[in-house]
Amino acid sequence: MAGLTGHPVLEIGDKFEELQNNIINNNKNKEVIDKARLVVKGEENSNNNNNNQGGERDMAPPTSNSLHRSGSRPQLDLSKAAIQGNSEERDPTILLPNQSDDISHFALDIGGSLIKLVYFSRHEGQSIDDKRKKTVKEISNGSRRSYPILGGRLHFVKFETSKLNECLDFISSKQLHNGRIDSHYWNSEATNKENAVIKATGGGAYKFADLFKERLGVSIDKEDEMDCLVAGANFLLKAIRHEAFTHMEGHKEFVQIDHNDLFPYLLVNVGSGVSMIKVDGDGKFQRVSGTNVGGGTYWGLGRLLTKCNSFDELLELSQRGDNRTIDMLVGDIYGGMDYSKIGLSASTIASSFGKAISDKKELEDHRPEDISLSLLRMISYNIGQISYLNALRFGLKRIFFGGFFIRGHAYTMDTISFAVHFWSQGQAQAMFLRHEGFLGALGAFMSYEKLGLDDLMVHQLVERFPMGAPYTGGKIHGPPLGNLNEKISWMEKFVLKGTEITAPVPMAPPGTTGLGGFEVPSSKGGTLRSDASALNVGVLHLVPTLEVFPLLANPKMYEPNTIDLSDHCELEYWFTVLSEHLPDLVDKAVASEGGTGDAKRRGDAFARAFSAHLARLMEEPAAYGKLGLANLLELREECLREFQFLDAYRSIKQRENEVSLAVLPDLLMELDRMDEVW
Ligand SMILES: Nc1ncnc2c1ncn2[C@@H]1O[C@H](COP(=O)(O)OP(=O)(O)O)[C@@H](O)[C@H]1O
Ligand SMILES: CC(C)(COP(=O)(O)O)[C@@H](O)C(=O)NCCC(=O)O
Repeated sequence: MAGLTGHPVLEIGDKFEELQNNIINNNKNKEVIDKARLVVKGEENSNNNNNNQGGERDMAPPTSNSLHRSGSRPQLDLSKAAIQGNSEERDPTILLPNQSDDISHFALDIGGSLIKLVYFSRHEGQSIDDKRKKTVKEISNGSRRSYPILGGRLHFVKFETSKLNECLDFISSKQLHNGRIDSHYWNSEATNKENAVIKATGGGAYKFADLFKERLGVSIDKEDEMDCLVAGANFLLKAIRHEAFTHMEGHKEFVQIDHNDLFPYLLVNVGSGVSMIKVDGDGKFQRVSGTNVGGGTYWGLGRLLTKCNSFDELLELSQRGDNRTIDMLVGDIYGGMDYSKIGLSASTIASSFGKAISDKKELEDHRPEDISLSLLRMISYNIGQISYLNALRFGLKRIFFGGFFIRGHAYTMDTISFAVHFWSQGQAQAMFLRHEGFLGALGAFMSYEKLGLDDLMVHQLVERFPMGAPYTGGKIHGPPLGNLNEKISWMEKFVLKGTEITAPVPMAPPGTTGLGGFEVPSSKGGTLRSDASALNVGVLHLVPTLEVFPLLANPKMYEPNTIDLSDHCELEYWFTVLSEHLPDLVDKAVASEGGTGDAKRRGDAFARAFSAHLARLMEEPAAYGKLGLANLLELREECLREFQFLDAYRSIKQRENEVSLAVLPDLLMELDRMDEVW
């Protein structure tokens, strides 16, 4: 933290009001605070020029909104980032000494079906006072300067486009458009929204621009959808460890991407419609194809044919479907025989929905389950096949699939993978992205000029799952669970609901019969995890200071998890250990907080939250990405922190320290008495 200590300082917390008064009452003083950018200038009345030298850094007029404004773009400056205070501390504060902007970004991708929102927040649980205290002070060229401390999180949320109002309410409730998360304590009277500009992509950025202005008073800065998709995909593939995975015959395997060997690849975004983009580098791409048979087709046609009320209901129906009742198979045409000469087994689908004609049945004679499955397979297979043909056109071996049609759904991914594998004869590979639907929104988010996010390395982003993640029906949007008490009551409420907590996920592998023939997908429970909780993405914590051990031979490929829980025996073993140890840990955590009634209540809530995570991961070990023992232990710590247990072992440490201190004098005397022997 060079240059951060030992200088006279200007305490923003203490001096803020004083400075403000100076501005209002004594403009001669030339102290100008750019509230939005939190830069203190012209201190000590020494310099009145405007050239960004000496004591004057920036003469932007005071403004009360920290969102992106024309001419004053916020930036996340990660240079010289360091841990504040004791680096031994768990979850230490990150200082961004060169960061002078107060950041509160959010960006939107407003698509034909869904709105995707990505927003940045500072670390929770810091009180306003804490934040004021935690400023970094520096003297440079004789001027004193204070910086706010950043370190924060990226959150991912989605809404149906038809329910745009929910999205607007969410933005309002979190005051994202006022930059409240980060700047309300500086700008409590923030009112000037006139120039506030937010980044958005997707067709809705055009279609709903007026509505945003009307409802939130913000203008939309429109970013190109393809640019954003590519920027989002490149960022994820480079910065997130184990973002991509393959999914074949029910088996999910995470892929570690070599940054030096990422390009070229084919990006297929399966949203309402489908775009296929050949990506050659950062900002270097070409949209080479597309198809209008995409996610919107499945949901739209499926709704008409089955009368389903939601996308999830339709997907859930497919779990119980049997497409052989409606699809015409090769065997139906060839009297039960394979057509082996051209490589088709009897169970290969010769014609999707073909039997709907030959059987001369009416719509009501078909089971909605079978219709849904047949439709899902038809569309997924078609997308896989067209994608491969485009990969072939350009000699691409890797195809990454994004977009919310995928929905982390095993059967959809297996079908796409099968099509790619089958038609390429194993030469091309289909891969999926955990943040599947958020590519565009992330790209828009990163288009705020130079956030510095693209410079982050794999190990500098840590993904964490909040306590609500394992719960079916747990709302991840809506009014935020602001305080601890709300969190605890929320836990208690869900415990009352009992069985709903661990609703099964549709991850059972579909049976395949080789050459293109799919049997009925077997499903463990028939319930699809609710859309709200099934995002399968956590909150990304930006920890820009994390550095890997410098002596590692290949830091980029370093895998800190030495115990891989994709091995089922390891998984069972560690789950048993952690579950059995839980009551003891709760006792210790409660004792560490004085054993009060409040601590007990928090302890119960922690135990419930962590048990729910364990249950969720037992059902689907890869639900939160690649799982190693270190992740599981970190998850447990995160749960403890969520219920404000900062160190469960505190009382033990205290006891041991006291005992050690009691014997220390004797020990020292004993040492003193000893003869020096060299
Ligand atoms: N809750 C949902 N409501 C509607 N569609 C959904 C939902 N979840 C997944 N989908 C699927 O995702 C598709 C939209 O994907 P997305 O990537 O968001 O595209 P778009 O940008 O066109 O909205 C829908 O057409 C549908 O197939
Ligand atoms: C027009 C779109 C880019 C809009 O994106 P979306 O909202 O579907 O994600 C997309 O629907 C698309 O690429 N449709 C396919 C059009 C075609 O190439 O035939």
